[in-house]
Formats: sequence, structure tokens, C-alpha cells
Amino acid sequence: MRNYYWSLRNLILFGGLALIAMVTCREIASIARENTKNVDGILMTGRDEVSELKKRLQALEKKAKIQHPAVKFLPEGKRKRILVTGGAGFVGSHLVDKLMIQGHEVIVVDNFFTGRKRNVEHWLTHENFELIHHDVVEPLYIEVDQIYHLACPASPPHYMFNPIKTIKTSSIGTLNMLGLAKRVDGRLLLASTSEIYGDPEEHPQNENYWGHVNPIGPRACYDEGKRVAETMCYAYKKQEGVDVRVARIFNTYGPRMHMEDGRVVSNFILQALQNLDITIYGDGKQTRSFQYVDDLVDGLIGLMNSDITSPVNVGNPDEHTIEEFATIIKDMVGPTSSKIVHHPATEDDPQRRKPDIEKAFKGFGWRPKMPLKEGLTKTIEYFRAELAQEENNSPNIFLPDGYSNDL
Ligand SMILES: O=C(O)[C@H]1O[C@H](OP(=O)(O)OP(=O)(O)OC[C@H]2O[C@@H](n3ccc(=O)[nH]c3=O)[C@H](O)[C@@H]2O)[C@H](O)[C@@H](O)[C@@H]1O
Repeated sequence: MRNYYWSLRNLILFGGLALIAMVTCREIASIARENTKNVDGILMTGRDEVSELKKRLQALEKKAKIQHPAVKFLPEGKRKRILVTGGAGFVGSHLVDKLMIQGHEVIVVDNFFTGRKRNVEHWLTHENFELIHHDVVEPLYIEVDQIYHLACPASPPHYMFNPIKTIKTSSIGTLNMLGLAKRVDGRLLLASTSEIYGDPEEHPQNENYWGHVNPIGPRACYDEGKRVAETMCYAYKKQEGVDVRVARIFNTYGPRMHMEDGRVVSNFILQALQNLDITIYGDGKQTRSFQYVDDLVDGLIGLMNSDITSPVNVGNPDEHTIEEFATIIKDMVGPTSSKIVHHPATEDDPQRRKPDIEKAFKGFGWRPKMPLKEGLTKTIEYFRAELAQEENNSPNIFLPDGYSNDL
């Protein structure tokens, strides 16, 4: 009897256990099924998020690619590390475009007095490009092969705004860059100017002409500053063996000129576009010869890579009076109610200017190519877009020729 009760008790016990095991298993299976569903759900959501992120990344990559115009690949032996001081300015940024497209590594140094970041923004994230916010009046320690030393305000209202700073930039700035060229055993090209000829008594101006400069006039901070900068180049060449090039740049115009540049081309175009008076200083009989910025850039690169160590004029000999120039621009801008008016002449304004460019042609085969009207058309379009940008707040990024503006 006792055994019978034991067996019955065990049977009930095992049965209970089996029941508990069965219920537990079903519970576990159902939890597992639920979890699998959840995991699948999480995976599905995760996959959606990943694919969404991938799409956004691709869009960003695409955008980043558009922002860099295509550059040539140069092998180590041919690729140079090139410093452009004033590289965010009007001329500097066009030079940077060309050097980058050629495949070099370019370092821009600018204090942004007249330069603007947007002039080089299409290169900002490129691996061959670097932008340094720095004033050349302070020393700079970097490793480079070539230095294009352009840093200095060049428009008369800008360089007269703070004459002491202009003198420091031309003198101490050039001294610092020559010191750098000496330390790294590199080549330096100085952006000098036709202003070193002053109000010239010889016409056209040949590189052998010594000039006619008022050393205490309002322009002296710039023209004497650049004259001493040239002197420094040849002192460093003679005493320290520094490899120098000196470009005497004549009047230059083109896209990316500052809206407040104050030089004649940008003034006349902006005045005509806005139906404002076109302001001739003096009688308008003074002459200038204007080159398009792309021609200048070709000349600078040609000179840098030539063997000519003495100064070379880089300009377009196509000479016009300022009066003629006002009419040309007024007609080209199209319907405008602007009137040509005369203001008092500026002090020490050079009366005639035209470069003799035989030396550049014989030395490295350079001649300007851009006809005045074509260059002016491009410049007028640029300023028209700048004015429109102010109105509708859309970007007006001037990219090198052949590249899209739809960033
Ligand atoms: O490119 C050059 O060789 C040099 O000459 C220019 O100086 P400047 O020729 O006086 O340049 P602008 O200010 O453009 O003046 C050109 C002529 O137009 C006149 N002008 C200028 C502006 C204006 O609104 N109206 C006007 O009649 C000036 O009086 C001057 O006779 C710049 O100062 C320098 O950057 C440059 O190195």
C-alpha cells in the first residue's frame, strides 16, 4: 500500500513537472518568437537608417566633389609646394586656381584685408590646398619650393587707407618672404608694379627706365614700398644667392575684383550697372593699358619658371584714355541712365602708362591674349551677378573657366 502511494505521488510529481516544463517551453518559444520579430524589426529599421545615411553620404560626397574643379595628377618629382601670399585676393586667387589645376600643392597666406575666403572657397577641402590666416609682416616658417609674393593692397584707395601698414607690408613683408626663400632654398617671385615708374617721362615704359616717383606724395607708400621691395630682392640675390623673379604688373581687371576696390574698371562698371554717375578724375585724357587677369596669371607663371632674374613688365599694351574707357564701358553695360561726370584729378596721378612687353615675349614667349571687349564682358557679368546676389542672397562663386557655378 505504501508503495502504491509512493508511485502515485511520483507520478503526480513527474506529471506536474512535465506540465511546468511544457508550459515553460511554450512560454520560452513564444518569447523567442516575439524577440525574433523584434530583432527583425530592429534590423529592418537599422537597415533603413543605414541606407538613408548612405544616401546622405553619397549626396555629400557628390557635393564635395563638385566644389573642387578637377586637378591634374603630378608625380612627386614634378609636383611643387607653392606658397601664394595674398592668395585670397583678386589676382592671387586666379593664380591659385591655375596652380591647383596644374596639380601643385598650394599654400595660401592672407590677412584678409582685401582678400576674401570666398575667392578660394572651392578649394578649401582639397588635399593639395591649405589656407593660412597670417600677416606677412610677421615671419612665417613653412617648407615650400616656390613663393609668389603678392600680399599687399594694390588699389589706390586701399593702399592709401593705411599708408604705414602699406609700407610695412611692402618692406617687412617682403623681407620676411625673402628670409623664408633663403631658409628653404626656394625661388621667390615679387609682384611689383608699373607704379614704380611713377608718372613716367618715357613712353612706353621699358624695364630699363628708372622711373619718376614723388617720394613724399600720397602714392609713395605703395610705389616707393614696391621700389624698396625690388631693391631687397636684388640685395638677397647678390648677398645670399636667393633665386628671385620680379614682375612689374600693369593695370589688371577681371572677375573677383572687390566691390569696393575703387580702381577705374570696377568703379565704372558698377556705376553703369547701377545708373550712377560715371566718375572721371581730372580731364580723362590720362591713359592706361588694361590686361585681363588670366593673361597676367600666365605671365606670372611663365616668368617664375623662366631663367630671367631681372624685372619684367607684365601688361597689355592696348592703351586708352580714361575718357574712352568710360564710353566703352557705358556702351557695353547696355541701357543705363548713368552720365559721365568729371571730378577733381587725384594728386600725382600718372598721366600715361603703357608697357613695353618685348622682354616677356623674348624671354618666355608670353603675350596677352584676351581682347579688351571679351574681358570686359566677363567682368561685367561678374559684377552683375554680384549685385544680384545682394538682392536675392544667392551664391556668386566665380570658378575657373569650364567649371559649373551650380554648387
Ligand atoms: O596696375 C597698375 O599698374 C597699378 O596701377 C593702379 O593704379 P592706377 O593706374 O592709378 O589705377 P586706377 O585707380 O584704376 O586708376 C586708373 C585711372 O583712372 C582714374 N580713375 C579711377 C577711378 C575712377 O572712378 N575714375 C577715374 O577716372 C584714375 O585717376 C587714374 O587716372 C593700381 O594702383 C595698382 O594696383 C597697380 O599696381
